Amino acid sequence: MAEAIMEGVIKTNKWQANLITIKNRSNSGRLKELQTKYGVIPAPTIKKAVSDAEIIILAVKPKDASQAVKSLEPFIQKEQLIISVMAGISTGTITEWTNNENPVLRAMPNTSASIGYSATALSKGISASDVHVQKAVELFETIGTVTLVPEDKLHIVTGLSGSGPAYIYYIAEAMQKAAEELSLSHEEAKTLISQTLLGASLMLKNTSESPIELRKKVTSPGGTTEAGIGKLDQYQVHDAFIACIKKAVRRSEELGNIK
Ligand SMILES: NC(=O)C1=CN([C@@H]2O[C@H](COP(=O)(O)OP(=O)(O)OC[C@H]3O[C@@H](n4cnc5c(N)ncnc54)[C@H](O)[C@@H]3O)[C@@H](O)[C@H]2O)C=CC1
Ligand SMILES: O=C(O)[C@@H]1CCC=N1
Repeated sequence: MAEAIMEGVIKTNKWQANLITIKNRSNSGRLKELQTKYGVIPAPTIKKAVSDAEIIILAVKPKDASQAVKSLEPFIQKEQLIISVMAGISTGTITEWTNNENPVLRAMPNTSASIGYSATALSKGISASDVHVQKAVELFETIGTVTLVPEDKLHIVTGLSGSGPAYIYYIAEAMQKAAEELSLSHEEAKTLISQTLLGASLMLKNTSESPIELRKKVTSPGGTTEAGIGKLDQYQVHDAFIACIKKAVRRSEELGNIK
C-alpha cells in the first residue's frame, strides 16, 4: 500500500520524490528497488526515517503494528503528523503506543492510489486539528477522492472500499476465465473486460441512476443478461457479496483488537 501511495503521489508532480523517505523492516534490496524506480530516499535506520519528517505514514501490517510503532517512539518530535493506513488500529491505540500527544489521523485508501484513483476515507484522532485534516486531505487528494468519516465508520470503509478492488478483480478473474474457456484470446478478453468495468464504473459515478436502474437497462426481457443473472441468483451471488463485505468489516474490527 505504501508503494501505491508513493507512486500515485509522485506521478502528480505535486510532491518531490526526494522528499519522501522510506523504511521497511529489513529488506534493503527492496528499498533500493523503490529508490531506483521512484527516486525516493531509503533510510538506513528508523531514526533517520522519522527525523525531520513533516508527516509520518504508518503502513505496516496490523500484526506488526505494535512493534513497529513503538520503535518510532524515541524519535518522534512534537508537531509531526502521524497518518496510519493500517486496517483496524485506532488512533487511540497509536497514541498509546507512541506515548505522546502528536496529532494522529487514519486514512483508508486502496491500491488504485498508484494510478490516482484511490477512494480514500479519512478520520481524525482527538489530538488532530482541522489544519492536520486539511494537510491529509491535500495529500490523499493527489491520489484520488477523499471522504471524511467518523473513526468508528472506518471498519466499514475498510471492508467496502479498502478491500473493494480485490472484489472487482475477483469478478474480472472469473470473466477472464469464462471468456478464455469459450475461446476468446487473453488479450481480446482483457480489453473487453477492462473497458466494460471502466464504463460501468463511470456510469455509476457520472449518472444519477442507481445500480438497479442501470442494471435494468442492460437486461432485455427474455435476453442474455436475464439468463446470466438468473444463474447468479441461483448461486446467491448478491447475498454472497453482502456477506463478504460484512465479514471483511468484522475482520477489520478484530484487527483493531490486536495489542
Ligand atoms: N494492500 C491494500 O490494499 C491496503 C492495505 N492497507 C493497510 O496497509 C498496511 C500494509 O499492508 P500491505 O501494504 O498490504 O502490506 P505489505 O506486507 O506489503 O507491507 C508492509 C511493510 O511493512 C514493513 N514492516 C513490517 N514491520 C516493520 C517494522 N517493524 N518497521 C518498519 N517496517 C516494517 C514490511 O517490511 C513491509 O514492507 C496494512 O496495515 C493494511 O491494513 C490499507 C488499505 C489498502
Ligand atoms: O486485506 C487487508 O487487510 C487490507 C486492508 C484493506 C485492503 N487490504
